Amino acid sequence: MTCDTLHNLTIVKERLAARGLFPGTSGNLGIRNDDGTLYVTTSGVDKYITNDRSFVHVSKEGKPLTELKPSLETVLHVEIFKRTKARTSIHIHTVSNNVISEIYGNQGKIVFRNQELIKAFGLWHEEDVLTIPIIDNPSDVSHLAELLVPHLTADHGAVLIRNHGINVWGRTSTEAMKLFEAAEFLFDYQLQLNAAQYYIKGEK
Ligand SMILES: CSCCC(=O)C(=O)COP(=O)(O)O
Ligand SMILES: [Zn+2]
Repeated sequence: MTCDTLHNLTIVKERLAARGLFPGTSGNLGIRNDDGTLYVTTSGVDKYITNDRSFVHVSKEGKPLTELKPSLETVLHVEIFKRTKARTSIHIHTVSNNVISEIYGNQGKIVFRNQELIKAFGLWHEEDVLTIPIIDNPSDVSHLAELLVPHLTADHGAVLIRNHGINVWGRTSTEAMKLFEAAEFLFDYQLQLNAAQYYIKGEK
């Protein structure tokens, strides 16, 4: 039901908005309907308010079905929904995800192990490792989508775009939110750990 999907996407948007996660109109969201069409957030609008111009109904290829302008990054949501069974896709810019993407960008990934919250990604064993890929941020969004596609290998996941933001996707809105929150926790943890280790080293 498309009104259920719109309702779910509105809840996700309002939860993110309540935490101030759409700075400078950044960020966008997508959800897939049963018929393959999507709702995505409108491009360039204030995402802290919700009204009848907040979401755009687009075709499965990302073409607008109304007069509203869909997110400039709609193609990323389109590729995620085309290649996985995900139903919800979240793209958010935070300072932490940007700093992590710059520090680890040359390695092309950030790896977490021995951290409880990797369980949010379904990694329950002591030896499990969470790898979040980091891709470049070309200004041409079609090129950006080409860089994202090789990482769309599971129905839930996360990818960092260097000095830009994170894309997470999940089979449900709840799952996508869980992955987003867990990833941001891990980024904050890593940054604080790096700072503490640097400080301790300097003391010696
Ligand atoms: C002002 S943020 C630059 C564009 C961007 O990265 C973004 O996430 C928001 O773009 P949209 O077209 O979805 O508003
Ligand atoms: Zn963005």
